[in-house]
Amino acid sequence: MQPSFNSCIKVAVRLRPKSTKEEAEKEEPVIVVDGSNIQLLTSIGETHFFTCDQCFSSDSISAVAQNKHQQQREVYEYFAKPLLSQAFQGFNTCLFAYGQTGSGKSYSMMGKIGSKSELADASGIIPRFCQDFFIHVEDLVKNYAETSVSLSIEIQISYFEIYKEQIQDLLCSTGGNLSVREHPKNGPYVVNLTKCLVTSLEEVQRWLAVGNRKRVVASTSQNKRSSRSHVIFTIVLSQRFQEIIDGRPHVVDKHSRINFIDLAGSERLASTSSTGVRREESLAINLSLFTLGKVITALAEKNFAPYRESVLTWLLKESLGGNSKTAMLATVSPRAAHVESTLSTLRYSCLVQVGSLIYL
Ligand SMILES: Nc1ncnc2c1ncn2[C@@H]1O[C@H](COP(=O)(O)OP(=O)(O)OP(=O)(O)O)[C@@H](O)[C@H]1O
Repeated sequence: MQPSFNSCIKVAVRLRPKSTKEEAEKEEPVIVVDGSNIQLLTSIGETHFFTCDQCFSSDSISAVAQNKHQQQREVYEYFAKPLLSQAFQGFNTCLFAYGQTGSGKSYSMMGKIGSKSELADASGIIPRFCQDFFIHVEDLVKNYAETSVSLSIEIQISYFEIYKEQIQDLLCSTGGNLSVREHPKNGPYVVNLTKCLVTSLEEVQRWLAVGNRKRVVASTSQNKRSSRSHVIFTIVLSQRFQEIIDGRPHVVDKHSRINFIDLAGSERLASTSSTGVRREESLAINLSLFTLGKVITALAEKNFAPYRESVLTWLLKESLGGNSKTAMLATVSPRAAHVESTLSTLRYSCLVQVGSLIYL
């Protein structure tokens, strides 16, 4: 069966640079990036070829330092910035980071948040997106102030993680094990999830810092849980355009959800051989990552999408289907020891892109 190309999903691959320690090891390269093509050499001498929409790589950490993390800006500009105008047009969007633990998902998504309203060079996609988001809001308000249309904008954010199919609120100190329900009109939602109304970048930065601190605490107390949970930061944008035409009010509403998802470490996808809590975690991750692939594939082929098979896809139902825009950043490590995980990340991401994951 010929897989159809899903033009709604954009896939980019980011090869993390070697750390200083890895550089000193002087390993033969196992992954070669050339434009949007990738060659991967496995330990048994097989070469695998992949093509995606765009690749980002820099040879070494010193090259990155010289560029003052310029690549963070490039990744954002190419990969996330186009979603900004789509969100203001009323599209729902999802941006995923997928890859094994330590391959650079959090560095790409969050990086380091700048002080006050300044962006640090190493800021990732989320803080850069939020900064441009508020610049866009300001411009829009200014532009409409000179017209007969009155514009009101409401922005809400939420931040939570899904760990073993259970939801933890990252913006509230209690907030454990929240449940999911489905509203007949608005779709699935998390019951009692904190939703913060925000009006400025500074407020978003403060809330992000609250959520990131809670992630670190949970991660330290539960042996690096970060790599075993999916983390979702959502912006809900509501725009109302009102105009009096022939003495009658005309109202146009645009609602959009922008989701940034830092997925659990993909190396868990195969490791169901562990026992106890680790086994439960691996099963939950397998279920959600595999269902995510199935849903994206089903949407590409206009088939029934099994959203409810995992909490992650159920909650993203309204954001993945319909006219939504999806982007996936596959992060990979340059190490020979990680080549099998890299192969599985590239297979997953590139096959999700062509909508053929189901035929694996
Ligand atoms: N593109 C990059 N440039 C410079 N440093 C990077 C890059 N990608 C990752 N790193 C560094 O590599 C380390 C691991 O990255 P990161 O924590 O983002 O991985 P991760 O995939 O999110 O891992 P986990 O799943 O455990 O959370 C960090 O020290 C990070 O600063």
